[in-house]
Amino acid sequence: MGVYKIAVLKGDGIGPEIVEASLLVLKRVGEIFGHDFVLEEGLIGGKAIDEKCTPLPQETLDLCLKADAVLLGAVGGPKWDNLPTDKRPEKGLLGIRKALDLYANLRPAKVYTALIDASPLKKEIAQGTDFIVVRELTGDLYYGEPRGIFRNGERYAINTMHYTESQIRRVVRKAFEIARVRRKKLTSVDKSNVLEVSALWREIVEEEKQNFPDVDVEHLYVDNCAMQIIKRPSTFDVIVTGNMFGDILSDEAAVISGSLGMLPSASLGDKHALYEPVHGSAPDIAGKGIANPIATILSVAMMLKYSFGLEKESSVIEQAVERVLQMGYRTPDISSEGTTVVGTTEMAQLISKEVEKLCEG
Ligand SMILES: NC(=O)C1=CN([C@@H]2O[C@H](COP(=O)(O)OP(=O)(O)OC[C@H]3O[C@@H](n4cnc5c(N)ncnc54)[C@H](O)[C@@H]3O)[C@@H](O)[C@H]2O)C=CC1
Ligand SMILES: CC(C)CC(=O)C(=O)O
Ligand SMILES: [Mg+2]
Repeated sequence: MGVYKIAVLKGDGIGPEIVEASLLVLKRVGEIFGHDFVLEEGLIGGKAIDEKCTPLPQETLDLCLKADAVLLGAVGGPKWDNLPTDKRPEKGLLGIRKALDLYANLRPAKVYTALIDASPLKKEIAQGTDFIVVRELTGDLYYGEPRGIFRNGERYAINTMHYTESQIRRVVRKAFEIARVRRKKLTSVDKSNVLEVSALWREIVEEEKQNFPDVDVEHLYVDNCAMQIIKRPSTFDVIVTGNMFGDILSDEAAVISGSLGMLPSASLGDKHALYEPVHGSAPDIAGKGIANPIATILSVAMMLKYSFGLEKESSVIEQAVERVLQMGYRTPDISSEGTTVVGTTEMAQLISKEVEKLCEG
């Protein structure tokens, strides 16, 4: 039994729908196991721009700094697409990642047996896929200076790929530690045939390898890795890479599992942690009650495990998700012939019910 303070940032688009669905499951877990999950909401993204004229209000930041963990939906949408980059909803998310120093973004990609037909890959290629992308989250092109659009006769634009040695080393170490307790295989992804930042990245991976002699290391260029993930997904264990390559590769990995709506994530720092689905605010389906809440529900499971050390509670949620899929329930993004299509809330209710049954039995 414990008391845990969670900052809840629902955000934009499908954000509120999927977060509310995930909270149904969290509350049920709290009731069953006798935990007190104290939820406090904050504004972020487009909604915060509309109400507070900034994508990351100071009160939201304060709330997150005080919380034991943060649960986030997604930010962004067409309403704010014409704002300059530094005023957009996405800036709120980048701001909070930086302010909480969340340097390791864990994005597990797994193919559930029940969902094998939802994968666009052939069954024999997709089956057995179970890897985790460890994406650096506080540096790279997303934060590097100088940046901007300028004019000198014609318009030109600059973004800067920037990493310090310590930024690379801490995330690489984290990836080695994760690999060590999994299948002991680490793939480091870079573009060191072209970029100095990547050359430094590779050098540091080679140095850190000496401290983890039990882990096998492979280096792949990002273009090749994008191909290998589709060709031989089940051979990967832990993939470590920078902010932008990780962003792109994890969306690619999601599709192997059947849908972007399936992939959870944990963003970990030394003092704080934030949990959010890998996907965005999906404006094309927002407000329809059909978004897949599983990525967010599994993000809650990651929160219970990584932030609160509640391994049993976390595993019960994962098992409940698996069972509901085995029973044939699907949101539209993962549906196929012979399955029962349900909405966002119904999917969360079904998962809550399975949590209950697993705890009775
Ligand atoms: N972490 C975040 O808050 C992120 C925010 N974004 C923002 O989200 C907005 C939309 O971006 P997109 O490029 O369209 O990416 P997106 O991830 O929102 O959607 C891509 C596609 O996947 C589908 N999809 C995503 N999540 C789903 C779910 N849970 N269930 C069923 N289908 C789902 C969408 O309907 C869409 O067809 C943009 O403003 C973007 O900047 C994008 C990525 C991450
Ligand atoms: C700032 C976000 C929109 C970047 C993103 O796509 C992600 O973190 O997955
Ligand atoms: Mg992304």
